[in-house]
Amino acid sequence: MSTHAVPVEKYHGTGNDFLVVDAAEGVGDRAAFARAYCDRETGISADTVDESGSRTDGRTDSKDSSDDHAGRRGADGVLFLEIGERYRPTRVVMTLVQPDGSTAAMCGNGARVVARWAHDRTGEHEFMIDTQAGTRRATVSPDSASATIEMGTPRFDPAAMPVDRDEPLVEEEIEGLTVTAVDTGVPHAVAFLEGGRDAPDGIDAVDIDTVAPPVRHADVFPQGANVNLAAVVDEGTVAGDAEGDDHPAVIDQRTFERGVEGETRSCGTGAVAVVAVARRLGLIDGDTAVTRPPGGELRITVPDDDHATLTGPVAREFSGRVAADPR
Ligand SMILES: N[C@@H](CCC[C@H](N)C(=O)O)C(=O)O
Repeated sequence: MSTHAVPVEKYHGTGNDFLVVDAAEGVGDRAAFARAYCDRETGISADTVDESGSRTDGRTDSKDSSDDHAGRRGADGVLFLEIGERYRPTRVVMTLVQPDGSTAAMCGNGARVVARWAHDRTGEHEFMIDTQAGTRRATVSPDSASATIEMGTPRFDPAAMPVDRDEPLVEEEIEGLTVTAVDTGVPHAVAFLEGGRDAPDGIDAVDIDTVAPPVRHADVFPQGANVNLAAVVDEGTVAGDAEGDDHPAVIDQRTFERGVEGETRSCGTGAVAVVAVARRLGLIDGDTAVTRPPGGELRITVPDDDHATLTGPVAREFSGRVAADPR
């Protein structure tokens, strides 16, 4: 059993929170590490880490007291990162291990956190992030408070997700929800409902912990699916519309995540999935939308002939040291 301590940092993107560990630190059993430290009851918090884990870049933590998300115990996953500073732009190999010990091929908010972490280390603003779903370009804003990630092209092809069908699964009743399936690096099922967050019977009135698990585990999704509930609040207007008040669509979003096995405050691949499905179903105008998960706002573009993008806030919470082997 390994008894050494490893430096760990905590970040979040719109409340989707992650522990960040340098892959070189040699955590042997990554699944056990994630299960232990991500636990919302007994996992890591700023009060439980050994604060002697000072930063490697000599900067100090900037705790933002206006940050509603900082201070939660546990996390939505552990990002094990390997930084390659000899490349231009700097490359980071990202592996996300989730609270149930599984590994996810892609994570939109996680990749935005990776960009901010790499910025905090290097001072640079452009990065290439190597994920199991492909290499993605990322940009950190000049004030470092926001990050944008290229998200590839959403795929409805049943082999991509995968879906146990010969044709794309579009607006089909699966376990009580009318869903459309799309791959945005990881598999998503999207159900559009009537009424946003402010509507009395809107998406916040749904018991997601009851309705989502049967869809998440449905036989039609051999690798499972993340389950998104969404509602168009404003379909947006694009250049040339008679009203002359161009603005992006606004969509309220909730996501039940595979691997977390619960609702998260935000999901980046889910946000791209929601906008891609909204476009496919003709629910919004234009290729840009703001989604509003419980943790804040994300801006998504899903052009017809280019990769999707995901932009939103990122923040650093704390750092410390924890045992490499939590048992
Ligand atoms: N929260 C992530 C998605 C992480 C992966 C997902 N739980 C899965 O297993 O497919 C995001 O921001 O995209």
